[in-house]
Amino acid sequence: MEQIKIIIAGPRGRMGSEAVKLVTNQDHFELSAVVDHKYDGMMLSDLEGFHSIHNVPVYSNIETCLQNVQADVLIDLTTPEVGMHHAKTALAYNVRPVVGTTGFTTSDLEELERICQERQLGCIIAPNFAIGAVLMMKFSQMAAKYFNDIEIIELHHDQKLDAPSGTAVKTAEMISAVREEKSQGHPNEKETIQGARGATFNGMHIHSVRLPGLVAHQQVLFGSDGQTLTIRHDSYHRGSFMSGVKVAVESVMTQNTFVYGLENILE
Ligand SMILES: NC(=O)c1ccc[n+]([C@@H]2O[C@H](COP(=O)([O-])OP(=O)(O)OC[C@H]3O[C@@H](n4cnc5c(N)ncnc54)[C@H](O)[C@@H]3O)[C@@H](O)[C@H]2O)c1
Ligand SMILES: O=C(O)C1=N[C@H](C(=O)O)CCC1
Repeated sequence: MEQIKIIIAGPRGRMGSEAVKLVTNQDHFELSAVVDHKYDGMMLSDLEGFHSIHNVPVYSNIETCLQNVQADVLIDLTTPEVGMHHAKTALAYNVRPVVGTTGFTTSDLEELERICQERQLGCIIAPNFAIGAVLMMKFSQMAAKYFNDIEIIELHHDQKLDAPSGTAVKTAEMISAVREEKSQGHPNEKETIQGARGATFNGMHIHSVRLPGLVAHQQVLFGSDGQTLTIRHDSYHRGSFMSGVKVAVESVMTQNTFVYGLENILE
């Protein structure tokens, strides 16, 4: 298999550190550099937890990194503002982004799609890399053809910055593509405590739970006359996302378009 040269942004994070392990454990992947907002000019092996990973420079500026390092793919696992800047800069240097960072707006996604079109370059934005989560979204879309009253409950660790989660937004978007438009609940319902009914997306409700001890979980509840259906996925540790990161990196090398969601590249 062809060697793929990779830059990881956010290597010291919960996801980034798993991605460093993934990339350095694959024979056909090469970790060319990392981008971290600290430790510019150092080597990754100087940083706590990475002493055995040699010859990987640390850059604090994505542009300097892309000017100095030859790479095929940028994996971004940072924050939405940083991730957007990184993805745009990577595309400007003909490097294909694989972005797991969540919290992008619709206009961010449209902008990236336009740049990919102009440059004829692949970019994968995956709100959830766990294969089980992708299936949960697809099964929910299937179920939504038969049940159009739906509540999404997403549950994550309490260090998560964005709410609702990228997965919940993507699930609601996929359901909206097939669900007959409906405003749910009683037409006269009133919240006596603001937020009690969660966020509203095309008439569906999304509830975000944040607790220490959780990793990433979501259940989609469907209701109909005399019956309910619940579809649930749980990620218990971040290793659950890594097979999806691997597939995305391999796939983006053959893509010349913008891809939003891993379901679009899984066979
Ligand atoms: N797509 C998925 O399957 C998936 C799974 C888990 C998390 N996520 C998303 O990935 C992102 C990261 O999650 P996390 O739990 O690893 O967060 P984290 O806070 O543990 O890690 C983020 C890292 O980004 C780094 N960072 C911040 N600014 C930076 C900059 N300017 N340059 C380089 N690095 C910078 C921070 O130092 C930190 O190490 C979040 O948006 C989260 O929602 C996605
Ligand atoms: O831990 C996180 O943060 C996660 N974010 C993604 C989301 O927002 O959907 C995927 C699951 C984990």
